[in-house]
Amino acid sequence: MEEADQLCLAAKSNDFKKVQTLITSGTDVSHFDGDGLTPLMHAAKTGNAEIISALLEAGAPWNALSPSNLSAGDFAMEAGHQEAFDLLLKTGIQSELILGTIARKETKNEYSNQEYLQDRVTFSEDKIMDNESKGVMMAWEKPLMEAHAKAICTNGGSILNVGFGMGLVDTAIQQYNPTKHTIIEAHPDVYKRMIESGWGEKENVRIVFGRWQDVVGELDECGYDGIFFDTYGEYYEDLWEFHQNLPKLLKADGVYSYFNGFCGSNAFFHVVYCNLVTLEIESLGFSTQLIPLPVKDCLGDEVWEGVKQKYWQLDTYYLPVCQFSE
Ligand SMILES: C[S@@+](CC[C@H](N)C(=O)[O-])C[C@H]1O[C@@H](n2cnc3c(N)ncnc32)[C@H](O)[C@@H]1O
Repeated sequence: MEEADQLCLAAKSNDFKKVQTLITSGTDVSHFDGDGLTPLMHAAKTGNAEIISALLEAGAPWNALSPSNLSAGDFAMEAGHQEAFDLLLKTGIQSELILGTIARKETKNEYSNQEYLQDRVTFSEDKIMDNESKGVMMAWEKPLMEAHAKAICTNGGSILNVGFGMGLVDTAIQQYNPTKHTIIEAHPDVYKRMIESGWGEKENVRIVFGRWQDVVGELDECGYDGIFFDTYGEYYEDLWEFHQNLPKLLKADGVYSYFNGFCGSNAFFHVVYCNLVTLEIESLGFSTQLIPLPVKDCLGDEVWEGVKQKYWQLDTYYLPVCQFSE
């Protein structure tokens, strides 16, 4: 048997000494065995924290995926191995924090969703799709958007929403009669549709057409009582950049929330990102509460008919409620 397969077997059978010997002799720690599993996945299944630490220290990839798209963290989570899970989570967060810092240092010539904003989108009753048939916004999210609106409208007052999409969150925000309701939207087709459907004529609504990055300076200097952020085709880095504006955009007792859709097809990666955003937002002076909402019932297979990517496959959605820390 090849050494790398022996390493998988040693991890599977809790043989720490053998794992150590094989690591010391330079065995490939990122090897996939005949079942498509890495030594780290085997260790996560058995929950052996000592072996997991040794493998991680030797450079085993925490984010490798099995043939059924599960990572070591998913295996630890499924089996309820808390210590193993915590170790993998810590590694995932650290590694993504480092990657994020590197990405922020790189100079970008263009922005993340330039192509999306220049291409046409198509509208139907239950979704908006981009020109690659990916769902920009889908009606199954309506209960989530209503819950976000409820959270950010807790104090009434002046509300800001970034990204109109199907107008689900904005329709829900209107139910709370905000004194002012500002909406930023960057896609020309979506903007046109907003105007055609009368959003520009609502007394308390101000529409700001453009990318939030370009128009953030035109916003209300007094700040907002509630803010929601949900764009499309942008990355974690863009959300991070938006968050840098929060301290000046949100009133002292205001409530901020964002669409928490990072890594919506993998439960463990999603937990990593929930923690990452919470940590980074904490460094800006905010505390975050994640409210679990079951979504399994809104998501039958028929929802995804004709849509290229199932961007959400998890049973629970964690709605973030962020406020300035006391
Ligand atoms: C997922 S949809 C928002 C859905 C919305 N929350 C709802 O309830 O229907 C994302 C929207 O953000 C817009 N968008 C994408 N990038 C943007 C940016 N940089 N600034 C402003 N809007 C942007 C997209 O055109 C799209 O309409």
